[in-house]
Amino acid sequence: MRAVRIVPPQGPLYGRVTPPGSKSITNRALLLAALAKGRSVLTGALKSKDTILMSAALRQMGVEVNEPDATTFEVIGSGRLEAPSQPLFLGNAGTAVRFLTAAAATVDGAVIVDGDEHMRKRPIAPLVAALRSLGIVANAPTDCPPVTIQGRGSFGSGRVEIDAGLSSQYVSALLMAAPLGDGPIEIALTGPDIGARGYVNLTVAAMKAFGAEVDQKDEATWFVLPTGYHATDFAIEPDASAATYLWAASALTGGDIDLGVPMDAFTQPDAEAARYISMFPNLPPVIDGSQIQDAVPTLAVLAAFNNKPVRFVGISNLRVKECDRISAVATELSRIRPGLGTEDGDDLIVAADPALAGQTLPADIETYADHRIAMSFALAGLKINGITILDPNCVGKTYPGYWDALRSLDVEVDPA
Ligand SMILES: O=C(O)C1=C[C@@H](OP(=O)(O)O)[C@@H](O)[C@H](O)C1
Ligand SMILES: C=C(OP(=O)(O)O)C(=O)O
Repeated sequence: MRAVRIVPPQGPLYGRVTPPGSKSITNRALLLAALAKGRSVLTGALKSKDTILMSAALRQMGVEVNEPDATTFEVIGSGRLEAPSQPLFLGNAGTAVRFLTAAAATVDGAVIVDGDEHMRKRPIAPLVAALRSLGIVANAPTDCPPVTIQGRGSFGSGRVEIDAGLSSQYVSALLMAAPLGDGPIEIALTGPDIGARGYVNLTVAAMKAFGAEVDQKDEATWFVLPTGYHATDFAIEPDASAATYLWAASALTGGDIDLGVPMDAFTQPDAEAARYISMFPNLPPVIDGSQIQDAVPTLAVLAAFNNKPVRFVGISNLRVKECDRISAVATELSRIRPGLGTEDGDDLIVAADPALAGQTLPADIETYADHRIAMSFALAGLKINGITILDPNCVGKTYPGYWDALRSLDVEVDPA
């Protein structure tokens, strides 16, 4: 698809749009089902670039993954992954790369985990160091993918320390591989930070659903028994990060989009962003984005129309997502109106301007191949005339139906 231009709707947006299945939960469930022995049926699943790459990688490792319909995966595992004959190519899917890097250690043989040019800039050294401390041979010469792991058929045992300051996905990756150890494994955080802790809770919940025994001993330590996984049928909830665009579209237009799921039904961390969105146009002067990281671009675009400026703090991790999101959001906001977004160290400051609404301010928004930049800046197009999103196809990473969802709400999304 060529660039798209968003035409601001005349009035509030109403209608029903259910977001697709959660990316985070789908990629966890795919891996856990693949590591289990037997048949698991995953319903409500996301079918998007990130989950298709994950399922393709699992097929490369001998797992049978069938797709009976648009939202279901049937996974038949043997309790083990096999060594793939080719490198695993995982695009820019952080979950798939990190989760499979640890899971590769349970394979009997060599695995190369690789991604696209963006993924090749996303750090993985702390996870590689943790694997090595378990005695696993693993190398990432650039500290980013590609990673070569010499699997030895078991995840090992004992204590493993992990610095999760850059990504909570490192902890989730170690946790999910740990039941395939040959003894109990203790996973301990070094350093104070872990990014969005809610994702680790999501991991533990999914592991338990597949029969793992995991105990969180304290804020920084998890203990996992070598139980392996049981196949199970597993229902995946809609994606909370995707929901933020719809909640924000309701708030910005004064409408009421029915997501078919109550806000408090989500277990994913980004659902917490709903609390802020409901405060619009009186967002607080400081928002700590550390626990709602993927919702920060949504909230930042919303903040552009707020009554008062907003400073986003706790978001340094956003520099190592699909792109440097602090810089991308500041740059693209300022393309709409100079000075609308600025960086202050690792904080993002949005200089709110409610008078932006209704103006014509032509801006061709660069997406940096980042789905969240495309989806959040489309929201600006609901209020400002002249917003064009270049590279609209990048939404396919997690929400291929995004443009159609907006159209279903009677938003004009036209070829630019
Ligand atoms: O575990 C997960 O499913 C995710 C964790 C977060 O990443 P980090 O842990 O790298 O912050 C989040 O940004 C990503 O979209 C999904
Ligand atoms: C950061 C994201 O994805 P991942 O880390 O899974 O690539 C995201 O979806 O916003």
